[in-house]
Amino acid sequence: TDLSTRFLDCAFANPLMNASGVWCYDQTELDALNLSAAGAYVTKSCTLEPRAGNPEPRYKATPLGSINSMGLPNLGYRFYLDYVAKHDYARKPLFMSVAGLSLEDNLAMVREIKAANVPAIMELNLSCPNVPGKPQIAYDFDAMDAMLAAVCREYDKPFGVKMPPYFDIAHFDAAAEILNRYPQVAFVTCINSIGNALAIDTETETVLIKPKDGFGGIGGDYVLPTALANVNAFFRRCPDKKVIGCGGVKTGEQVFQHLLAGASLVQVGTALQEEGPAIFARLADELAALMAKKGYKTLGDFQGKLKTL
Ligand SMILES: CC(C)(C)CCc1c(C(=O)O)[nH]c(=O)[nH]c1=O
Repeated sequence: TDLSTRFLDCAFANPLMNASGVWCYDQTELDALNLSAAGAYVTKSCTLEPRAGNPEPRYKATPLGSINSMGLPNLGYRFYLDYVAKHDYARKPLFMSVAGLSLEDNLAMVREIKAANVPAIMELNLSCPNVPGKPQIAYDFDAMDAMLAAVCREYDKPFGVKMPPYFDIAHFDAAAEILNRYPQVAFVTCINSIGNALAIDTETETVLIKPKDGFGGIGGDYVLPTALANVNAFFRRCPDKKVIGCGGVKTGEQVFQHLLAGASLVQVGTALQEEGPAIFARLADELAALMAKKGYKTLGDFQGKLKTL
C-alpha cells in the first residue's frame, strides 16, 4: 500500500500532519515533528509579537478528548518565518500558520512572508479574534470576506484557511460561498476546536482550566462527527479547493474516514498532544493495514468516495 500523495504541487510521503498549535511551539517541538513519520507539519499560529498566552492550567486532557484556552502563546512570526526559511523541503513539506490579532497585523505578517519567498504553505487561522464583543472572524461573514480580500491583495501564492466548525447548513452555504470568491484560497482546513465548551471536575466541583471561567475549545473523540461533516460539507461545496481534515483522529480508521469524507491531508491534535510524535508511525501503519484489508493500493482509490444511502 502506498500512502503518498501530492498537494499544492508538493510530494507527501503520507497524508498525516499535526494540527497547528499542537507540538509545534518552539525549535524542539518542531524538530521532533520533522524527525517523526508525519508526512508534513505546521507551526503554531503566530502573531506579530511573541505572546506568553493565558495563565495555566490552560490545556487539560479529558476522558473523551481535551479542552484548551491557550490564548495564542507563540514566539512571534519572526521566529517561525526564520524556522520555515531554514527547513529542508526535500525532507517533507512545512506549513506556517498565521493568526494575527487584527487585519493590520495579518497584513503586516503576510507582507513579510511574501517578501521572504519561502516554500512554506500558509494556513491562515480564521478562528483568530476579531473586535472584542464580536464573534471570531470565521463567524462574522463580512469580516471574513474583508480579511480574505485584503490578504489576497497582499499575498502572491496559494494559501489555505483554518476554519472553526459550523453547525447549520445555511452557514456551510454562506461560508463556502465566500471562500469560493477567492481562487487563491487553495485549501480549507476543517475543523478547529469546537469553541467555548466547559469541562468540570466532579470531585473538586471546579472547572478544569483557569482562563475564561473554564470555557475552552474542545478536541478529541467529542468532535469527530462534526469534523467529518465540515470536511464533507466543504468538499461538496468547494470543488476547486482541497480540504484538510482535522478533528477526532487517534487511529488509522479515523484517518480513513476523513479521507473518505473528502480530506486530502489529515491533521492530528489532541491525540498527538497525549501520545507524542510517535503517533504518526502508528497511524500510518494502521491506515496502511486498513487499506490492505479493503484492497486499496493508493489514497486515490477511496479519497472523497464516501457513499450516501
Ligand atoms: C482561539 C485563538 C486564541 C483565538 C486562536 C488560537 C487557538 C487556540 C489558542 O491558542 O488558544 N486554541 C485552539 O484550540 N485553536 C486556536 O485556533
